[in-house]
Amino acid sequence: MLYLVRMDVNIPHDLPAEQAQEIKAREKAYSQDLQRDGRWQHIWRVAGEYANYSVFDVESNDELHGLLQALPLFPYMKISVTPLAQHPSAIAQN
Ligand SMILES: O=C(O)C[C@H]1C=CC(=O)O1
Repeated sequence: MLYLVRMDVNIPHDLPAEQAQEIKAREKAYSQDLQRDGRWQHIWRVAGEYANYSVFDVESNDELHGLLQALPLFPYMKISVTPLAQHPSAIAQN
């Protein structure tokens, strides 16, 4: 199942810079592991915003929720999820 996910990141200004860097490093490693195993298929920066659009390919709502909840930046994110279905005019099937 495919999901379009938007993540808006809002790290509090009073979080020590060193701690923020450590969380971002863990986030990057976690994200890249999921990209390598194919479940995090795309990640795009929203131009001009500390936000991304991502596409996940997972088995269920519960699997997606588990992956998102485990993001190191999860406590500092607003996340919106859009389930994707096949478009009848698409020439490529996913
Ligand atoms: O920078 C972001 O958009 C937030 C987050 C999502 C993956 C990652 O490495 O960082």
